[in-house]
Amino acid sequence: MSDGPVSGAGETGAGKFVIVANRLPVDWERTPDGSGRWRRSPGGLVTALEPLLRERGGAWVGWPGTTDPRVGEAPITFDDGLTMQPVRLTGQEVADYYEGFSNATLWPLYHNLIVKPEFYRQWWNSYVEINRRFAQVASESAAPGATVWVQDYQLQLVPKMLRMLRPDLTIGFFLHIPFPPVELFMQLPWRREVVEGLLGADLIGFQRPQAAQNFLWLARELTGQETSRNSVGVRGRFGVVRSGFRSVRVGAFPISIASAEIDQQSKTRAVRTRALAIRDELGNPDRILLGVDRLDYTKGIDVRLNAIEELLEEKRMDPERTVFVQLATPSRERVESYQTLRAEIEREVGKINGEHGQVGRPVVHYLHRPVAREELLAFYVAADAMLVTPLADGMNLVAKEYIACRSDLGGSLVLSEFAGAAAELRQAYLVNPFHLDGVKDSIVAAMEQSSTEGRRRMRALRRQVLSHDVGRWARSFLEALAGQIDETAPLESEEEPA
Ligand SMILES: O=P(O)(O)OC[C@H]1O[C@H](O[C@H]2O[C@H](CO)[C@@H](O)[C@H](O)[C@H]2O)[C@H](O)[C@@H](O)[C@@H]1O
Ligand SMILES: Nc1ccn([C@@H]2O[C@H](COP(=O)(O)OP(=O)(O)O)[C@@H](O)[C@H]2O)c(=O)n1
Repeated sequence: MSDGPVSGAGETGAGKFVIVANRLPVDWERTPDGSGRWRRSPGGLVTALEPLLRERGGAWVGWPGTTDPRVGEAPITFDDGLTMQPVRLTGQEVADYYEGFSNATLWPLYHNLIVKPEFYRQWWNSYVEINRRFAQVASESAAPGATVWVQDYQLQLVPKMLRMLRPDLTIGFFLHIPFPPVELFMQLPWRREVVEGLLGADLIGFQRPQAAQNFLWLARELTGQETSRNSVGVRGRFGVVRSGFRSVRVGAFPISIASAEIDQQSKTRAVRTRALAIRDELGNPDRILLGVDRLDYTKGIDVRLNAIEELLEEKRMDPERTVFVQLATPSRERVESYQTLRAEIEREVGKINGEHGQVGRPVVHYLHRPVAREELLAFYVAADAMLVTPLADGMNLVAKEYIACRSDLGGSLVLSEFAGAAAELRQAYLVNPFHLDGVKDSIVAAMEQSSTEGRRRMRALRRQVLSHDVGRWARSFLEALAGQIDETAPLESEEEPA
């Protein structure tokens, strides 16, 4: 537990606005003298929330992503005044709470059982314990009457635990991943505890309205509370659950990226020059196809590899003129299903190159490592078609980043209907990743589109992405949380009889 000030309203930390997330947006960087220091890791969420955190004198509570014993519990303060409050986890806790319950139980359960979720009491107990620790640290970091915004599936019990510690707080919760259909969620042995945990919040946000609907049904069935039954809208028409004397609102707030910033960065000389160099290094092919993902079984990397393999076999794709680059960031590498996936992907890459590549000219270029931000943007600028084919995905920011980088109106986006982003990016080539022939046809269409058609689509996509950035996402959630948007549906019993 933290050595910080004792909890209890009035004696607590100074933050009027506190973010609580599994990870702190920092990386531990080794320094030449053998010690280390913190470096801020860039990312849409931190970009959007930084100004608010500074303005309101806030803190970010999270796990620093390392079990290095030299990393203590003291707050990390950056020059610009941003404070990060680390929550320490031991190796065993990482195994049980993060790799176990979060990423081998909840992650597959919430992503439609692409792999089988595993249910272990020990993992659940650890999840409860770590959620309690996060709630405790958050309560110590929040000023009286503060707003606390809890992020994502790793911390679903925190809203209730925090409310019990600090009834004076306004608490929001946002789920970044899909919320499953009710018949899948009902498999969870601890389903009621999770729903009750979330109901500790004043506002629960999801990426899509359907997820909010699923939650309302579950709240009704599992806790017996009254709920609204009207359909939930986007950034409005909220649902409501009566939880004791409180009303909990439920809404859809699709997340986005720092669009203008990425647009600007992608126009710099450095990025443009690097994009040309990438094309050159790839042998100046006619078509560069690109995939960018964490190496995760939800992302459908296998789908696009299978599609490319069949297109090559059917001679609908010319291996002399086309390359596919897959940038795959290592992710959750100690979880077995991720190890299995990696072996499968790497076998498939080898098979395609073995059968269709030439010496010095592979068809698939596969990198399994993190890629620097500027380099990533250069890949987006260079790619003629971006392949985003998840089987299930809360949003998929990669699709939006690609669009933000295409101020030249070039390029094309093949996008799975099962990414949250598909609800907004209607001018992409939308595909069902379970229908391989459809994916293949769309890849061909995206590669062969006329420049007029491509420009028409990209212009519309950019209008959407540039006008709906992550700042707007954060503002719309926080305004709703503060009660500034009051569009709550009536409870069932309050509705006019038909
Ligand atoms: O922290 P990790 O275990 O390394 O995982 C990285 C993050 O993955 C998930 O991202 C989700 O959030 C994105 C932004 O809302 C969304 O676009 C995407 O579809 C989701 O998969 C996860 O939800 C985060 O908590 C992880 O930090
Ligand atoms: N090789 C890679 C792959 C992804 N990323 C970033 O990781 C983020 C992935 O977000 P996402 O919403 O598409 O998917 P998740 O990984 O959050 O599930 C994007 O901001 C990418 O730019 C990266 O920096 N390097």
